[in-house]
Amino acid sequence: TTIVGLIFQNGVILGADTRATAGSIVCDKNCEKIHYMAPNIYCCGAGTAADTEAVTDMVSSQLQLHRYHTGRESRVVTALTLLKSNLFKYQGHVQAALVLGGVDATGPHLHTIYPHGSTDTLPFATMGSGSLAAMAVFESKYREGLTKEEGISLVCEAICSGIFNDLGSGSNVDICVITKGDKEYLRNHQLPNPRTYISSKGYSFPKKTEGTCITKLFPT
Ligand SMILES: C#CCCCC(=O)N[C@@H](Cc1ccccc1)C(=O)N[C@@H](CC(C)C)B(O)O
Repeated sequence: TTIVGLIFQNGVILGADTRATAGSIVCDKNCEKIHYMAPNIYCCGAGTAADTEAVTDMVSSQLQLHRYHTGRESRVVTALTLLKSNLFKYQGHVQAALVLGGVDATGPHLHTIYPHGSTDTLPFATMGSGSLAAMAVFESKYREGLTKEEGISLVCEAICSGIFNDLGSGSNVDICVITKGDKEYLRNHQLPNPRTYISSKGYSFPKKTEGTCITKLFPT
């Protein structure tokens, strides 16, 4: 997995690839790694798929009950505290590595949460097996005050770095743009690895090549 987040002029942008693996097998070529937490908060997950789904679903439900109780918009710090407490309780056995982002009454926020429950607050962040490839892009190109277009472009470049250089990452780019009072979930924003279909006629070889050995077809 390659998952990223950055703070831009008006808020937060999250990004993720869409590959799920089981050893050297790609078990899902287009899975979703950006999870809904609240109308103004989303969370990218890396690690064990079941764990990232379960922990984000549980906290999302807790946030909804809390919104009913308070009548107010959820805060990113509330999601952060609920997530880290849960992960710490299980001493790293719940293998969820998360990039949490959102915009609330106190402004834009971006955090990382590690399986053991430690957290960081950052202007840009990457997680997963492709995080080094993605961080190389951010360390060389991130700056404060990026426009929405510049932010989306940089997130795409960082995710593509993971997609093309990390075998644990691949397929497509999902993006989520969060600003005050608005969010855009761009599912499959980029499709850099389209499946090219063999023509319906099947393979076609040059005439009179039947039985020809490969070296005559493609002389070195
Ligand atoms: C078997 C099986 C299906 C396991 C699916 C599954 O969790 N794959 C994991 C890798 C992994 C982890 C632990 C045990 C096995 C396989 C995976 O692809 N994680 C990606 C993110 C999730 C959300 C898709 B990424 O971090 O690479």
